Amino acid sequence: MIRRGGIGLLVAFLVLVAVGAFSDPLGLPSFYLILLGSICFWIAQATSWNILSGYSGYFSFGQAAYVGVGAYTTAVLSGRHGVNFFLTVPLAAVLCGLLALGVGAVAFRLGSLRGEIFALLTLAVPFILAAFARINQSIDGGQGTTVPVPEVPDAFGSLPELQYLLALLIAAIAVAAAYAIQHSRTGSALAAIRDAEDVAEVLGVATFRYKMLAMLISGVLGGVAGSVYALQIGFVTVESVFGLTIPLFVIVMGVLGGRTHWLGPVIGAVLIVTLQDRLSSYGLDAWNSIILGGVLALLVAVSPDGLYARLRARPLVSLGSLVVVGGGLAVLNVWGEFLDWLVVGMLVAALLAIVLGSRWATARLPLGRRARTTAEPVPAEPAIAEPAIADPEPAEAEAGTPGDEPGAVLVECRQVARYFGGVHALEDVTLDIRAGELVGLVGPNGSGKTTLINLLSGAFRPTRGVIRLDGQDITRMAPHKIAHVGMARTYQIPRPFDSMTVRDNVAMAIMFGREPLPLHRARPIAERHLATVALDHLADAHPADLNLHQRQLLEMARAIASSPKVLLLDEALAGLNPAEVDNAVRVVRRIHESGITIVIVEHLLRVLNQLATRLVVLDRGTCLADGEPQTVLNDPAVIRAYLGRQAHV
Ligand SMILES: Nc1ncnc2c1ncn2[C@@H]1O[C@H](COP(=O)(O)OP(=O)(O)OP(=O)(O)O)[C@@H](O)[C@H]1O
Repeated sequence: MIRRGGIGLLVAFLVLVAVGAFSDPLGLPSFYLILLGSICFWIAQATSWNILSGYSGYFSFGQAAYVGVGAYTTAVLSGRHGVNFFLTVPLAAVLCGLLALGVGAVAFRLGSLRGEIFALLTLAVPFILAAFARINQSIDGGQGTTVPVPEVPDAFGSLPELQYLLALLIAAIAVAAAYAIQHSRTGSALAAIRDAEDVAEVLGVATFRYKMLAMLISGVLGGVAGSVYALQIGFVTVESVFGLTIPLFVIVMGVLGGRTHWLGPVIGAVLIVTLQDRLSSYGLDAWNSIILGGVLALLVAVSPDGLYARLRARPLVSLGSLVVVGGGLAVLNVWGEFLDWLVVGMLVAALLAIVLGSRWATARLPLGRRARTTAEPVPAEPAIAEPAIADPEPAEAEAGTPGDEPGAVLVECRQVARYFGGVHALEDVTLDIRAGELVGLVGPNGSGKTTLINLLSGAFRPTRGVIRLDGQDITRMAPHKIAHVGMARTYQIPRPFDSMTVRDNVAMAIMFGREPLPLHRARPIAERHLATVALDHLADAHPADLNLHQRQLLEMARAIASSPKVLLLDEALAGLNPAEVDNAVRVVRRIHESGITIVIVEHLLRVLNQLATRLVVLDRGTCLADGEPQTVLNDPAVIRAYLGRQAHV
């Protein structure tokens, strides 16, 4: 199915091709083609940056590396070795792809770098490459290289036309790629990585693979655009392609326009390049950075989600103000020319959309359709809908694993130990969990319960020992593979994907679970899982709109949606009031009855008395007791070590 955005993209591309192809008959000054070519270059670069940094949240300062390698590949090969320009473009793509994979392998495999450390690593790459270009005479020794004018094919008419159409083509490819990724499984994976990477991995997302894919696409697009840029500027120097301007501009454009949508960098690039051009035309180059920085600071402060979200929430107001202000200035013709009117119109439209979308305005003005902000309450039924726990329907992605023989060993821990430096969090834990059990895992604070959950789900690896799930050795398996074998978990402090709706949080688990489905098929099944935990009435809400109990229930719905054999619940009832605890107990029991084996870490003994078929007590990292709940609770060793008088509840 072709979406509206895709059709709009195609129409815009064809119109812009026509503008280039008929620029002479249209009498379009060549200045406009150059400006459009520049906008296209920045759209391609900002979009390339956004596919990695916006979609996955890995903030890169290294975009100049791709621009530089792409531009120098073309400049050196065509300028010094006479290689046809059109052959240098794919070579630039290959080199930049390899560079991106190399940086990705170092960052993601060797170091698992994130945040500012990842940003610093990416910042170092263009510095190294720039220094290499300066000292290496076979590149240009820092002197700069002229890019010869290639033979312009007849169809293109003139060089400016060729430059513009090439820049347009790479911008269109970049935007189409960003569009396709955003609407694909890869886009969902990258969004989950951005929101909570380790949770995504535990849900079955092969995070390393998706990050490398984003790196590769970003690098190839950046390199090809750099190669075309070399032809645009005609003379490539280290400063012009490896400088800090490139990463700063793409970041400004991406953040300003909006990082989570394919259109964000396009909006940012159009606004910034035209604004910059106008400032230059009025001799305000010196003010360029000050004004751009000021506009960015203001817009980011009042609209951190970027302009796209605000414009989309107010399409008519935005378009109307652009037409009225821009058109009004044109009709009055008291000042400036077309581009001035356009820029003023765009700025007014942007500011209006931001002001109208602000909390202040939405609270005070009767504005009709409002932008959704996380501060707005979602109309919600009471959190505890007592009898509303729906029957889990057998579906394509089943909630249980009825095929597992009741009583068969599902999880085997053999002499498992985990040390953190000198802290022996777990020591020689040997444990079997059988299909159909609901095992309560208890013990004093620091006894190793969460560590055991982390080992079973693959978040940590044991220092020693073996763990098997359904007969498969998962001791050193990646968490997403363990999820595919059949392990799911929840977190003591809920860790939802904040940018997704409640429904899509659950759908993610189905998309990347044991029986993967595309998003449109996962969504209806997600709603059934939400009904299982009585949260279906909040399917369209965002996690920020939920209370703690609802967020805990969302964790459970998401975990069962991955069709696990074993569900690990880490203090899923912590912080709840008594009524909420009772509701959560019913939900857990319901999940258990659907055929899922459960291990629950819990401090509330009355809950475990109601729920557990068996209790395992940890004390200082070792297994102190294991058996039927009443027997364990009355074990003198357990009472001494942990339970005290409470054991007699
Ligand atoms: N990532 C870590 N780095 C260092 N030490 C850790 C780490 N995780 C756990 N520990 C230590 O391992 C021991 C067991 O911690 P763990 O969180 O597993 O206990 P717990 O039984 O879950 O406690 P609680 O009931 O308070 O959650 C503690 O001494 C803790 O400080």
